[in-house]
Order: sequence, then structure tokens, then C-alpha cells
Amino acid sequence: MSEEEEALKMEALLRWAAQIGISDVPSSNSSSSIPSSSCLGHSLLVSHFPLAGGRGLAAARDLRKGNLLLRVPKAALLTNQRVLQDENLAYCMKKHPNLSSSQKLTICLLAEVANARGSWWYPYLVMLPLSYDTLPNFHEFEIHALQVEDAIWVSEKAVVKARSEWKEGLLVMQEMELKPQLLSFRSWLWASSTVSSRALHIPWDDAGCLCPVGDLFNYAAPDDKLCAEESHFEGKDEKQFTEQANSHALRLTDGGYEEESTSYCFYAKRNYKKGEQVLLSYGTYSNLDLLEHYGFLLTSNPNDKAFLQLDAAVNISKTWPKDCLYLQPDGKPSFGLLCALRLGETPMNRRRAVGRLAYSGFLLSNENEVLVMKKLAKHCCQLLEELPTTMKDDASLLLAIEKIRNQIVLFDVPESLFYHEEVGGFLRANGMEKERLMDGSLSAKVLRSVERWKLAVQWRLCYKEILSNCISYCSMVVGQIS
Ligand SMILES: C[S@@+](CC[C@H](N)C(=O)[O-])C[C@H]1O[C@@H](n2cnc3c(N)ncnc32)[C@H](O)[C@@H]1O
Repeated sequence: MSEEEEALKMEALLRWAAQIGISDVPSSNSSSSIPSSSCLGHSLLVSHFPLAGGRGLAAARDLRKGNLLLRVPKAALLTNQRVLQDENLAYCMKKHPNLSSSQKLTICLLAEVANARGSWWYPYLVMLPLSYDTLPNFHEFEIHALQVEDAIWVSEKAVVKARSEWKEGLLVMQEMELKPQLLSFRSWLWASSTVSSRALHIPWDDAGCLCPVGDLFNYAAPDDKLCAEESHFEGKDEKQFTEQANSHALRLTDGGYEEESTSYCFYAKRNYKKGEQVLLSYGTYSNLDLLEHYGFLLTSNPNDKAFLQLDAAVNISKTWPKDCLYLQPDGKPSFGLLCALRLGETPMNRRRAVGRLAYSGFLLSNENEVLVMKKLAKHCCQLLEELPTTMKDDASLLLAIEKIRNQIVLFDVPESLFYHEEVGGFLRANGMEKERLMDGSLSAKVLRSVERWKLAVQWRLCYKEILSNCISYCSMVVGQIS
């Protein structure tokens, strides 16, 4: 789509949105005339942020924390409930009660796409991205570029899951007599990635909703941290714990469906200057989570995690589930990991006696702490050594990938790059000659693969940075104690 075409389609979307009551004017100001040609202009404007999500929403004026920014009436939301008002679709869907809500929403989206101009959401549908970089879209080469076993496993699982969900959905779509092109796995991947990366939470359906205009907000990581395992379990029953977690989760998002106004409402989580990008916290995600569901990552993500596999001898009592044993971005071990390591370095016959102290997060003894830190640093060094490339390799590879991505002719790239095993792997995976990579004439398909390759290298570099931060952190603690 040319820039001009895109601008026209965006205008049409904003005009349609204004007509159906989507508005960035707070209700108290609703007497002030809403520009009928656009639902935006009072608080927000569509803009482009190349370094932070591409297309997004900018502040149209100085905004204050707590300001209502956008209201999207329930009638505008693309939900299972709305689409399944079509009796024929509802009848086909009813025959397959085992489909998940997300599968249903994926099918509903494809059914609307099949209606083309006949769909009520047509102006919205034509502005959806044409492709996605979420993990289910990764190919074998890109998955292996992640290098870390856990991440490869998560990606492979995401691909397998997408395929099996497609097979399950296929029966219904055939009964609906969707066009053959919409029955393909490629179409399914597009639709399910749209749902995964754009659906917003609604209380009545786990799949969420597609929210025209409201889904143009790009993501910022929430400041508040919800470290479930860090808030002590002690003295709390499961219900209290869940309630606490839910109240945290509510604070972590700055938009939500409001029953009183039957609208999805978005609020400013902080003050914004005119022209600044207004961001939304979709939730607390590690970089792997972001990659899996949204197809991007943050090079500085306060909620990133590097998971560590501990041998059974360390996580002795299996007290901590695997997902509590990780390093934080600054390299500090999570609460669970530190407890497990401290107890792991305690002689068997003393573990019971110091258990309570350890589970409350206290240091057990200076000797124990030094042993823990040395062991942890050694483990991180080993992990770094076992990975096929160093952080320096990754950083220089990223520079080259950036040039390839921008179709810059690679004059100044060292010849050695092409002997790099990984570059060879990329060429083979895409059935390409070295020359094609150098002359900057890549097809759209190859460019999409470059994009995913870049994300994989960025991800593993962030992971390695956390391990490296951990080594520095451990040596600092040992230095302080000794
Ligand atoms: C709900 S949409 C946001 C609007 C989107 N940029 C668009 O053009 O339609 C979510 C998608 O935007 C992109 N995105 C959002 N926040 C981002 C960020 N901070 N950095 C990079 N990409 C981001 C990702 O592709 C993500 O899947």
C-alpha cells in the first residue's frame, strides 16, 4: 500500500469511527463540536514513531495523568458476541463447542474479512497490518537464531499450537464456506496474530475484543512491578493471593471496558507533552512474552527475565515453580531463585532449621552468600560460553542486519561476515545467493524473514546482557562481603 493510499484509508477509518461514536473528546466536553470527519484531533492524533512501534497515537495537546483520552462504544468492538449475531455463523460455530474463545474470534475475524465491503468493520479491517512477527510466524532458521534452549522450545511450541488450532478451526470455516484463500494456514496465522497482538481484555469473553482506533496505542512497560512470588505467600490463602494479583493487574493497564458508559475507555497513565507518543501498558511481559504474542521486544524492558534451569539438588524441595527462578534485567536473582540457591548451599542437616529464614528472603550467613554468588556467576559464565556467539558477535551482526533490512548496499560489511555460519544459514533458509544480500534488492518475503532474524538476535543479546549483569552483580556482592 502506498503512503497516499494508507493516508486515505486512515482518513476513512477515522471518519467511520466518528460516525459510530468513537471519540477522543471527554464526555464533559461533548457539547464542543466533535469534528465529524475524524474521531481524533482533540486529545490524540495518528502519527508515526519509527523507533517505538511505528504507527501509533500522539498527544494532540498537553495531556494530564488520568485524562480520559478515548472512548470506543461497545457497538464498535469486534467481538465473538457481535459477529455471532449472524445466525448462520452462530449455527456453524455451535456445532464445535470445543473451540477456544480465541479460535472463535480468529474465525469471526476471517468471516468479516470474507464479507469484504459488506463487513460493518470494513474501514477498520483494511487498516490492519498485512503481516506479523509473533513467534508462531517464525521459521526454523529464525527460531534457531534465538540460541537459548528454553526460547527455542517456547517458539516451536507456539508454531505447533498455531497449526493444530488451525486444523481444529478449519472444519467450521469449511462449513461456513469461506473462500479457499481464507482457509489456508497463512490466513489463519494472520488472523490469529491479529487477535494475539491487538485484542483487548473484556470481562465477558476470554478472547477479548478488537477495538478500532483503541488498538492504535503502542506499548510501554508498566512501571509498577507485579512480582507475584516476591509478595510473600506467608499468611495468605490462595483467594487473598489471587485478589491481590488481580488488583495489581488492573493497575497495570490504562484502558478497560466500563459497564456504566458501555464503552472501552483509555486514560493517560502519566502527563504527556503535545506531540509525544501516548503509550498503553498492555500488561507485564518479558521480552519472550512480547515476542510470542506481540512480535516485538524492548531493548530495555524492566520486566524482562532470564530463566535459569537449576539442577534438582539446588531446587531441593521443588518449592519454587520453574517460572519463579530467573534473573532480573539488572542481573539480580529473583526472590525464588535466591532462596533456592541459599538453601541449596546449606548442608542437608541445617536446611530445615534455616528454611523459614530463607523463605522470608533473609541472608543465611556471609559464607553461604559468597558460595551462592560464586556458584551463580559460574553458572552464568558457563551458559554464555556454551552459546554459539558472543555479545560482541551479536552486536556486529545486528548492525549488518539493520543495513540488510534497510536495503543498504553492503559495501562496508567485512567479507568475513559472509563466512559467518549464521549468515550462511540465513541465505540457505531463504534460497539466496550472497550477491542478492549485498545488492540490496530483497523481496518482501525475505525482508520479513530479516525482520524476524533481527528480533531473534536482539532477544538473545538482551538475554546475554542479563547473564553478564548477573556476573557483575555477584562479584559486587562477594566484594562487599569479603
Ligand atoms: C495494538 S498494536 C499497536 C498499533 C500498531 N503499531 C499499528 O500500527 O497498528 C500492537 C503492535 O504494535 C507494535 N508495537 C507496539 N508497541 C511497540 C513498541 N513499544 N515497540 C515496537 N513495536 C510496538 C507491535 O507490532 C505490536 O504487535
